[in-house]
Amino acid sequence: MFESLHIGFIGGGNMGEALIKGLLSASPLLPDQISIYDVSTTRMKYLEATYKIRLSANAADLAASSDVLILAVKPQTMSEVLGGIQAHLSHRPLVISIAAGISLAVLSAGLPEGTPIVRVMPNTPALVLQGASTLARGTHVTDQQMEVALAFFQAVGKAIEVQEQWMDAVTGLSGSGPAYVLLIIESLIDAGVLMGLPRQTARELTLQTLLGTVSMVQETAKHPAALKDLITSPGGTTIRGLQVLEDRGVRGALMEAVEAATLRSRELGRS
Ligand SMILES: NC(=O)C1=CN([C@@H]2O[C@H](COP(=O)(O)OP(=O)(O)OC[C@H]3O[C@@H](n4cnc5c(N)ncnc54)[C@H](O)[C@@H]3O)[C@@H](O)[C@H]2O)C=CC1
Ligand SMILES: O=C(O)[C@@H]1CCC=N1
Repeated sequence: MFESLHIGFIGGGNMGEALIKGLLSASPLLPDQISIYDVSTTRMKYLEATYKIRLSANAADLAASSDVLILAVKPQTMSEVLGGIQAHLSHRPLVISIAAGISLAVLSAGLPEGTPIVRVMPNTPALVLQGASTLARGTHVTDQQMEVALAFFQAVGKAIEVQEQWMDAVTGLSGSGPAYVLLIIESLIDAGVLMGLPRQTARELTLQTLLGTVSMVQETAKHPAALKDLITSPGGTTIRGLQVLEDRGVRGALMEAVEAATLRSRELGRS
């Protein structure tokens, strides 16, 4: 499916690099099928040296020579990027935007009529082929182009098609989610250290506890609360720990975090 396709990345920052690394390690794409343009020459040199991908002199040349163009710049930079490529898309490449908040309507208003556009919300675990991505399909995208887009993101983890109206909530949950989980991981490791464990031991135990718990939820398909009950003996240790988390409002804080990130995604789409 990827044979002879030329993939262009505009923007090779954290998320662009995660996708490039994931795609090169898990899909049949070869480094010389991927080109990049980034305003930062330091960044371009780093990506060329690390992944042996091609460099483009500017966004317009990259747009003109790509079959699939991935826009991986910040939402605040998107209108400038669209302005720079719109005259170079007469060959109708598939355009994929991963920018938080930027709607298909805004993207199509900035690109030539009839451009096939897919809006995607990936996340950084794509770097290790464990990404979670959702894709929303624009009007002019053919079934075959949608298959290519899905195959791209399935190569680096789970990828599902959703209606565009869910994209801001997805951004708040799985787009930003790795940061919440990392904060929890960091805190648990520090908690182990606070109780006197060597840092490396605390790290290993924390990571295996998270991995094991995720597998348990996936494999048993039981409600998380039912599994939580199995760990919580009457008058035991776990209920004391849970009492503190409930007192401190951790459940509500996580809900508010996802809500705040979702609202910010909507806000970015309006600015
Ligand atoms: N970092 C994350 O976890 C995720 C990010 N996203 C989205 O991905 C996009 C990129 O985010 P990050 O990679 O985190 O940001 P970043 O700041 O790490 O990367 C953006 C890159 O774009 C380059 N750039 C800036 N202006 C440019 C221009 N005019 N032309 C070409 N390159 C330009 C910058 O030099 C930088 O390397 C954003 O829209 C974000 O909403 C989506 C999902 C997750
Ligand atoms: O913080 C951000 O805006 C991006 C979007 C999703 C994850 N990071």
